[in-house]
Amino acid sequence: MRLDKYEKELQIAQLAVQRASILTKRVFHEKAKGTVDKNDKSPVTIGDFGAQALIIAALQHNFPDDAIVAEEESAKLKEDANLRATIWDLVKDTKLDDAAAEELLGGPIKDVDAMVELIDKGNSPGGSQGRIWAIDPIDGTKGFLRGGQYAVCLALMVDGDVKVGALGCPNLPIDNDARLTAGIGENQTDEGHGVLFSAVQGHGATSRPLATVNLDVEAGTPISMRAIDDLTKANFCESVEAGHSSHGDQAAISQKLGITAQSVRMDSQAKYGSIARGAGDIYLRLPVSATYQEKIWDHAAGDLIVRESGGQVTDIHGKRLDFSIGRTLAGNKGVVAAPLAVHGKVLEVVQEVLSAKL
Ligand SMILES: Nc1ncnc2c1ncn2[C@@H]1O[C@H](COP(=O)(O)O)[C@@H](OP(=O)(O)O)[C@H]1O
Ligand SMILES: [Mg+2]
Ligand SMILES: [Mg+2]
Ligand SMILES: [Mg+2]
Repeated sequence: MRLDKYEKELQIAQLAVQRASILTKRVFHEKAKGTVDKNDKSPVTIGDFGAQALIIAALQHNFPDDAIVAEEESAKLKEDANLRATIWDLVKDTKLDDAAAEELLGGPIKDVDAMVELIDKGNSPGGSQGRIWAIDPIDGTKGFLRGGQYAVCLALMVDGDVKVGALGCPNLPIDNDARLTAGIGENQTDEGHGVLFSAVQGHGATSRPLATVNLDVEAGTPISMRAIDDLTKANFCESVEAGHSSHGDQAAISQKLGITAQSVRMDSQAKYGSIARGAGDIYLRLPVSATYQEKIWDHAAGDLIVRESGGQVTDIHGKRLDFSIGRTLAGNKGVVAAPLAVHGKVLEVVQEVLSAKL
């Protein structure tokens, strides 16, 4: 992708996601070895806070005036000295294997107090004005614990519009032609896995192996959604967690579309990346609750990456996702993502199935 704008933003976003992914992988493997508490919640907490601190440090170093909307806040850390120390232990020596790249991100965080302070820099209310970064340090926390899919997510919005997106997916196969996959499993190795997706508005989307060194910002492999005219041959993906989207409604829609393949369940925005590179075709996220508001950090990067790959992303009413309202997608309900040419047809069936609820 040749860039006239947002080159520096993309470079920093990709490097920041790479560095944070090094930390999340360390946490996962150290959990497996038993050196990080096996207690269900703590590895996620450690990974979430650590990755968020590292990403915010990189953004603050490069774009000190930009606002940041990040998922986590440090209250829990402030009252738990042990947790703070465990996280600092990992954060302080997580770096890229390239001094110049590490320098670009501002180098290591000074000390544990600076780390806690950085985490809280992600407390912007969001909105429709100016430059705002959205961070999900680990999306798919449930997947992360199982060795399933998860994603380190970062996007830049300008005046409410997503301009740059980067998604690190450590457990997706590097191979763009690999089938949809649920993850690497609890005890497998990372061999052959780890993808970095990115996109800049108007410039397409790319994938590349998730690495630990510097990168040429224009050198990713362009990706595109699969051209599909026969929807019965489509592959669709959905959340693993039934509490996050309605498996029942999604099955009914899939059946109505005549889709014969079994849905692939995977956690996180790895779903957006997977359909963007044609490993799947459709991503449905139909609401289970009337009141839940989707969070902007769960969708910003993926929305841009899919649309820059030839896809369309709307909610169940056919409205584009609106990132300009605040920390949540308060103006939207659910997500329907599909190749542009068939999105209208998919949406029609979504609305038929949901008609009782709309
Ligand atoms: N009731 C609900 N409906 C939809 N999404 C929900 C939800 N409760 C939690 N989530 C979000 O679902 C995300 C995971 O999505 P998926 O199911 O596609 O893996 C979570 O991100 P985190 O894992 O970052 O907390 C969380 O923000
Ligand atoms: Mg999330
Ligand atoms: Mg998260
Ligand atoms: Mg969460």
